Amino acid sequence: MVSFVYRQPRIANHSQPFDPPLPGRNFNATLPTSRLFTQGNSKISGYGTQSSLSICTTANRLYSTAAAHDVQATPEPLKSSIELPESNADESRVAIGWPDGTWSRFHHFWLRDHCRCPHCFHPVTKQRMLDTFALPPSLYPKTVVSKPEGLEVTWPTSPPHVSVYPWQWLRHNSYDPRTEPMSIAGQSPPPPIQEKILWGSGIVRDPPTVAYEDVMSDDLAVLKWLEKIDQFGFCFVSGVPATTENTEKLITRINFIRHTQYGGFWDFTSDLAHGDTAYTNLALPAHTDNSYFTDPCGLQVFHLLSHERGTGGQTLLVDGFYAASILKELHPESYDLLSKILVPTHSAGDEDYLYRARPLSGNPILQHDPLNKDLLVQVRYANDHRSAMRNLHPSEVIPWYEALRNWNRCLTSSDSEFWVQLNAGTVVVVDNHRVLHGRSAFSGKRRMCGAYIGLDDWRAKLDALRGRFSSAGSQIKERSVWDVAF
Ligand SMILES: C[N+](C)(C)CCCC[C@H](N)C(=O)O
Ligand SMILES: O=C(O)CCC(=O)C(=O)O
Repeated sequence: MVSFVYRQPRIANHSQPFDPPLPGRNFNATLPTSRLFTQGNSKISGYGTQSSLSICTTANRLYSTAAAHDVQATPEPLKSSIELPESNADESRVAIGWPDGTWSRFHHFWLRDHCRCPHCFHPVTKQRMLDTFALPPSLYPKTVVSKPEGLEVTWPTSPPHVSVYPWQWLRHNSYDPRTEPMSIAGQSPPPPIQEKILWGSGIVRDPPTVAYEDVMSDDLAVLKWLEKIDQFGFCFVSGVPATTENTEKLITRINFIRHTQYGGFWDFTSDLAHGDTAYTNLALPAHTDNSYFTDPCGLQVFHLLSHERGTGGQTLLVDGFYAASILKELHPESYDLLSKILVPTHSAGDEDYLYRARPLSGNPILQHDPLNKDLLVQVRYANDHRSAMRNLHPSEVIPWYEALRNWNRCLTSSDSEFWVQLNAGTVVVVDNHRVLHGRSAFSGKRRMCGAYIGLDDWRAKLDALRGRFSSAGSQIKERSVWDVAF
């Protein structure tokens, strides 16, 4: 646990160059961690996720570009009480003194490489045009000036090359040290972090739901739909006409459908049309799909069109992040084992294919962010697609199976399981990297349709819509080259 050392904001005085802060300065931040709060008989915990919006179009609109002047020149009178960050340079880095008293340091080469003027960064394709490798490794700035619109750096080329880095972009991309969002020089930070809401069986009282007619006609409604999926890991869509055509049209409001060996849009029943138990009337325990693909699908969509002359076939949803948080609390050693032991997987029911996830050595059931190793980012689990566990160390066999039993207990507890009877007209969209699904056995003729959407394909849509709509819902016309999302 660390906490910010906060100093009273100072009016920046540009007349005196500032020495970058001494190394080892006491930087600390109280970072949000997971929170457990209860709602009725189920515990819900939330934890922060990162979301970001384009912000520098705001900066460009708010400020005209001040006349360039040398860092030693008499400072211009501040345009208002909004103070500017301090800036200074030494032989290898530029130091930025933020209004909250903290400092960031950026290497000269890093700054030059990240120039996004129209010559260095294509204004339409958002691709780097600059030849990074033509830059002299030891380049350094001629002048460094704090301007209302951002940090202005003039490079000693002929003619001089001028780069202007918006303050919010620098703050967001500060790597020495990494920083927390804050308002700077009139520029607002990216929107507050949207918490993921972990849920148990209590979600039955108020499951996330959107209306078909809204999402079919309004992109802002699609944004709200995808935000709910991002927040809860699933979302119902009510009022969907019970046809394959309307279901497919609904799905493509998010993005194109991902084709697999099962086809694109699927309309399936218990006829073993494919060599998989989904095409039977057997019960399916909680699992995520495509565990045998190197890249499991991002979303899975189900619409139960009909079920005649039979019973059963209820749908099971389990929040894998919630179940993992319980496992971590009750059996931390099991959580650690499932986070590191590699599980090889296969789909071998169709003679024409043999699918095995890469690397062939396997993937962990609980996958974490490589930078923030406490952040669970994916649950990849289908016990019936698990191949021979050929990579276990002999000493791991017993503890690993114990860990798997503990995991199964968390998944199958009455506190975790959300059973729902789907009906024609209600679609469910599931984040296949977080929420597990299953079904009870059934009899009779049952017809289910739906599709997969790729992880990058639904996330790309969500990020695009987040960038297009401000938090107040108004439309932002164009994506800035300074969007903090990339
Ligand atoms: C019918 N539908 C195409 C949705 C699924 C096909 C089989 C899913 C497989 N058991 C898995 O775990 O991925
Ligand atoms: O038939 C169902 O309700 C779900 C089948 C299933 O789990 C799947 O297709 O992945």
